[in-house]
Amino acid sequence: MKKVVLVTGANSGIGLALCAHLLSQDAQLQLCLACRNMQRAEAVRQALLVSRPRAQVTLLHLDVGNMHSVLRAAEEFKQKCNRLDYLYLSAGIMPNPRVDHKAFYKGLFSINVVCMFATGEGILTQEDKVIPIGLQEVFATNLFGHFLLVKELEHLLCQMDHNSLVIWTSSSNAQRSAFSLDDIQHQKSHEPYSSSKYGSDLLSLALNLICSQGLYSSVICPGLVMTNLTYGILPSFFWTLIMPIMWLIRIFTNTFTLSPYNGAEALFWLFMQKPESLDPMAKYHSLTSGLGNNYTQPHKMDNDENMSEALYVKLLELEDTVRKKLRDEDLYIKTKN
Ligand SMILES: NC(=O)C1=CN([C@@H]2O[C@H](COP(=O)(O)OP(=O)(O)OC[C@H]3O[C@@H](n4cnc5c(N)ncnc54)[C@H](OP(=O)(O)O)[C@@H]3O)[C@@H](O)[C@H]2O)C=CC1
Ligand SMILES: CC(C)=CCC[C@@H](C)[C@H]1CC[C@H]2C3=C(CC[C@]12C)[C@@]1(C)CCC(=O)C[C@@H]1CC3
Repeated sequence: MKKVVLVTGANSGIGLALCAHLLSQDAQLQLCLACRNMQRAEAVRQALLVSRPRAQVTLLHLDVGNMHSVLRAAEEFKQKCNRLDYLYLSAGIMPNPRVDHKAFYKGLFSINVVCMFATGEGILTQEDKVIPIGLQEVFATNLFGHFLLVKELEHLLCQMDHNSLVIWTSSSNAQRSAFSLDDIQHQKSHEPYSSSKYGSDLLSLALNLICSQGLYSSVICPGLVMTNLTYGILPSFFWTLIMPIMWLIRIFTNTFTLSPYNGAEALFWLFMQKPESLDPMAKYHSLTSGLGNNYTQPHKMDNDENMSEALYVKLLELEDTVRKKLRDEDLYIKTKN
């Protein structure tokens, strides 16, 4: 049976590297690239087909930060495909990132220096905004849009005859301290990225606890990877300049995976595993040794079942509110026309 794989954020960085890797491994695969920019997605599809001309690669228009788009994309996917084995949730944003230079220099001379380089903890903030539906943009894109997509595709994911796996691209920057159940959208502070990634860790655990038969969920951390996202933090010339330092840092922390191919290691490793053999409490890390060897290692996540179930309940409540808003909007547009 051909495996069906859906990847969000497939047109660049880690998502794209994963797609190329998957196709090189399994030519029988049915791969669906879910992207918001169809022109770029088509260019990527053509590029992937150059090395695998017979591969089955389709496109799905999906803006994961737009809930209308999520519902439409899920409907379109369900019409096209009657199964889904792997759902890779790789789309993500970190808008207006700022490095706290004072905290960075302080961290350089502290005992937590390795942790600072591995997680970016305490030195990175972002400026978030509210999108038209009334949600915080980072929360909507990195967490809620993906949650809604999983809910919409639940019937395809929960099958009796085979297991399927939802895979969240989380981060080492996912910190419990940045997340609050009273402020799941992170309206009140300046680490919405960290909060949304911690939320995805919790949600993955909740999916394993709550969801029906056949559906499994896992979380990965790609390490620090040079992509459009990181080039948004510091200018690309700066990253190029400090590249030798980064190679050096790799000797002390194997989390500096640096290339999208290395960063996608854990995503690909999960594709090779049986979903039921995975640990729901683990985050699977892509790691690269000082000598450049890639491997995947599970690390226990800093979360608990009660918190993850509480987040799940809050997301269900928000889902109701959002669906009602979308219905009202549709009604308004219909009566206007
Ligand atoms: N780079 C790093 O060091 C790390 C990255 N990550 C995570 O890895 C994932 C991939 O990021 P990375 O490859 O680094 O960065 P990129 O910016 O290269 O990739 C992000 C992808 O997400 C897509 N995307 C963003 N917003 C939306 C949206 N609203 N709807 C649909 N697609 C969207 C982008 O599409 P488009 O091209 O249209 O913008 C792009 O394909 C993210 O979730 C990120 O948080 C985690 C840890 C470290
Ligand atoms: C010498 C040198 C490498 C300087 C760069 C300092 C910081 C800008 C980086 C140190 C650790 C990095 C990091 C991230 C961004 C850039 C740093 C803070 C991430 C937060 C990027 C997105 C993620 O999801 C996790 C990364 C962890 C490490």
